[in-house]
Amino acid sequence: MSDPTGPEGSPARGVSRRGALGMAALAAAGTAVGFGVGRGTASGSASDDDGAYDFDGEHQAGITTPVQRHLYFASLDMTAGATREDLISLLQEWTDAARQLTAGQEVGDTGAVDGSPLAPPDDTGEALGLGPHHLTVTFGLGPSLFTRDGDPFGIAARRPEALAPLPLFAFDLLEEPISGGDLCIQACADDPQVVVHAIRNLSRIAFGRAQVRWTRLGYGRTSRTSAEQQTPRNLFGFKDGTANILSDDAKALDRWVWADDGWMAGGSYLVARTIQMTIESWDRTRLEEQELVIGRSKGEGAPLSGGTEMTEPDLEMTSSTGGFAVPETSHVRLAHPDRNDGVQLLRRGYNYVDGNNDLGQITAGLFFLSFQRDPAQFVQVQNSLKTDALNEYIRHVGSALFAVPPGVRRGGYVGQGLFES
Ligand SMILES: C=CC1=C(C)c2cc3[nH]c(cc4nc(cc5[nH]c(cc1n2)c(C)c5CCC(=O)O)C(CCC(=O)O)=C4C)c(C)c3C=C
Ligand SMILES: [Fe+2]
Repeated sequence: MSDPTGPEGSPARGVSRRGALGMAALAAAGTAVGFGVGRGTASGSASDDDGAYDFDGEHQAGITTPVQRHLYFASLDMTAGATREDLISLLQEWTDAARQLTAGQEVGDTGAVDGSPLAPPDDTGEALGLGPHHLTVTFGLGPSLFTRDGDPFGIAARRPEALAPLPLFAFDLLEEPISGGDLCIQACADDPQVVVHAIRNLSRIAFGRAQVRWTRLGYGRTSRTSAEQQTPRNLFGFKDGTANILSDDAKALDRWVWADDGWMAGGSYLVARTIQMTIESWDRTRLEEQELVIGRSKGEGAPLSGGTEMTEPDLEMTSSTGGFAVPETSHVRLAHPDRNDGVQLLRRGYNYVDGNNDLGQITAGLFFLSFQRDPAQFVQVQNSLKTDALNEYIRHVGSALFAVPPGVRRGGYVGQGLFES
């Protein structure tokens, strides 16, 4: 199963090759072992952080999976001259490696230290001793993969209609080097070293066939996909993810998240937007103004129409000072399904910090990620945000769209349906 909250039960546990040997030895010695020890965990004891999700399943993991604490995201381009065979073999090798990584195993046949001393190790080694930490690895295919001159991958005719470049939106200040890409890998886990290790090893496998175009390191989640998860806060200090689609809402997932057409059936479309936040001007803004911009209270996260965090905003309620209690230009009002023909998104973004500029201002923001059955859903909401008061404090600098194929059956590889008629 790919999704721990899906119908197929609870999370699997990671077992490394060495862990498996260790378990066999313990079992032979009559010791009960109820969990995997992951990447040779030194103590052999398992904490909650050792939990693992299977890579194989109906849907790829990392969409409805409870949002982990850390993210490392990579966008890659196929190298000039790469062929259909290169693309297929890359997806096959990525699948094998992702199965190992998510199980807490070392990558390759000989891992980090068991290979020939005369050759570079299969695995880079920095995650030795760490458990899987709920790692998920989610792969996507960008529109440019299908529109390459000469169709070197033989897939132009298989491009889903929905996989067209996003339009340019009002206030977009997109930077080419941190936008687009032929392929993407989203690695999420509860340990930062585990996500970096995953992307590093998968990029290494791609060598000669694809190279990294841009990456984004997210250090803290800004959404929740499970009712059990506390709502986190974004860098403006507000609770983010309150009104998200949750993993137990099968009806909403079928209506708004899972694609149902052709080889993409059971997959989804991923929008990735790097949104810089002008932290310094926000921090000089009065609390009252901050709340009017968002449309919710900063402490509780309740809509300005009243109630508690989980109370639905009353968009008709007027305030004593005139106008709506949840203001006309507030973010929550404009993004609300009632203002968008009922459209919903599954948001799965992360906070990021990336150095500072010459004025000493922090380069930080929201790496906005949303999954939807059709990118038109994102387009609809983003167009509504044209009059968002939040626009004064944010700048969209990166943008990408990817088709995220359905989950992988045992023995198969990610994206396999694309190459079969
Ligand atoms: C196009 C989609 C969206 C972008 C881009 C976006 C950017 C963005 N959002 C926040 C902060 C908050 N967003 C909140 C709610 C919310 N945002 C979107 C969509 C986009 N946000 C939706 C669909 C919703 C839910 C609306 C609803 O149904 O009520 C909230 C409130 C808490 C919550 O429900 O999550 C906050 C806070 C920032 C800072 C930002 C860009 C940097
Ligand atoms: Fe938002």
